[in-house]
Amino acid sequence: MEKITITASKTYEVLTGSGLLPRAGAYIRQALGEKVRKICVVTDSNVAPLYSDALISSLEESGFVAVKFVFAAGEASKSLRTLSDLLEFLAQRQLTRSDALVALGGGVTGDLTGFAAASYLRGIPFVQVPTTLLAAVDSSVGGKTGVNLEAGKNLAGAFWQPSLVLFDTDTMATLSQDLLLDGAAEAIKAGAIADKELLSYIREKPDLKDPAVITHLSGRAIEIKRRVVQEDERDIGARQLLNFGHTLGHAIEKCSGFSVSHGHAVAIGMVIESRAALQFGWSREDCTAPLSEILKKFGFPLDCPYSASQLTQAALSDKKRQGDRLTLVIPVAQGDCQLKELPVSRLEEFIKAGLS
Ligand SMILES: NC(=O)c1ccc[n+]([C@@H]2O[C@H](COP(=O)([O-])OP(=O)(O)OC[C@H]3O[C@@H](n4cnc5c(N)ncnc54)[C@H](O)[C@@H]3O)[C@@H](O)[C@H]2O)c1
Ligand SMILES: O=C(O)C(=O)C[C@@H](O)[C@H](O)[C@H](O)COP(=O)(O)O
Ligand SMILES: [Zn+2]
Repeated sequence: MEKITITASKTYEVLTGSGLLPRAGAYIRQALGEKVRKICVVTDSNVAPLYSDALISSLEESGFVAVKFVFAAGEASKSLRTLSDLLEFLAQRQLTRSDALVALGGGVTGDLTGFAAASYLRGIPFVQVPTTLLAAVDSSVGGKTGVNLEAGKNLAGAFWQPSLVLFDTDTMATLSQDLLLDGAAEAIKAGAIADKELLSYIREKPDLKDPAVITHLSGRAIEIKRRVVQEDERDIGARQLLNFGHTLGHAIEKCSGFSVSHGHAVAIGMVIESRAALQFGWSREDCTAPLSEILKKFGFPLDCPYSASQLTQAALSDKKRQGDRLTLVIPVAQGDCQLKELPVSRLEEFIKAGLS
């Protein structure tokens, strides 16, 4: 088992290994302490039949009373409506301040559960049990929680760190190739912003189904996230680097009515943002070309069916915007990105350059 310790507003461990789910109760008991009695396992309709029985049995063996909240799988459920249903469920089941939530699933489950944990009774503990590669390499760590609004992605939320992240690599066995690619996109992003060696490793197109590859990718990506989050938990500086490809990625998700997944949208977003940066003279060919090559090698569809004007409208709600200025993440060398400000009035021109 591998262990990474994250220290932000809370210190917690990320445990990674095979066979952890059936032993989750003991690890969760250790992280939460003896006081916690009831746990609500939050999971979606695809993950529930696969993994919730094993988790709940293990929680019960460790003396917890477990209840389960299941919502319809998919990005559309990352909404105020599901949040409201979940909060009402917690109240009906009489969870108290000495109880906790466990997010069993991908990034949608983790973001939704984390936000419920941050707001229920003004804050109770929660644990992340990621079951997608994307959640394992990115969303389960760092404490960004939230839901989407009609106006766009993640527009309501809170910073609320988990008490433990427990990643059982065996759960990756049931992921489709597209879901593995979603995770690969965020790992490539991590490499692009801060880890040239990780990028070189991914360039060799390692087998995403191989548990050793999964362990390596999540270990490196989480290590990058650990450093960034420890420096800037609240996303006012360096943490914004983790948003490479997301200004356009989130816009593409929104324009597609969420039919394009987060990971696939971020892949297209990284290409558009890199190309635009190159056209603006802020990046270099020897930095942007290898990134596109890696994404093509994995078979990501990289064409964007939306116009610069549609994408600009959608991107105006980006959280890196402050008034009439937007901070962009620009690749400046392989494994290195920098933040650069752009007046919002030039955003469409920037996006047009990236689409050409
Ligand atoms: N908080 C953060 O830092 C952060 C970081 C990155 C992404 N995100 C968010 O995460 C979300 C995307 O996460 P995601 O790609 O995991 O989406 P997701 O949670 O919707 O999971 C994708 C699909 O995989 C299914 N699934 C999950 N685990 C499975 C398994 N082991 N076997 C088979 N199917 C399984 C789910 O039911 C779902 O249909 C987006 O909303 C994105 O904004 C948040
Ligand atoms: O943890 C972060 O910080 C990130 O930006 C990670 C991103 O991969 C993730 O998609 C995040 O949810 C985007 O955050 P947002 O602030 O743009 O909503
Ligand atoms: Zn992301």
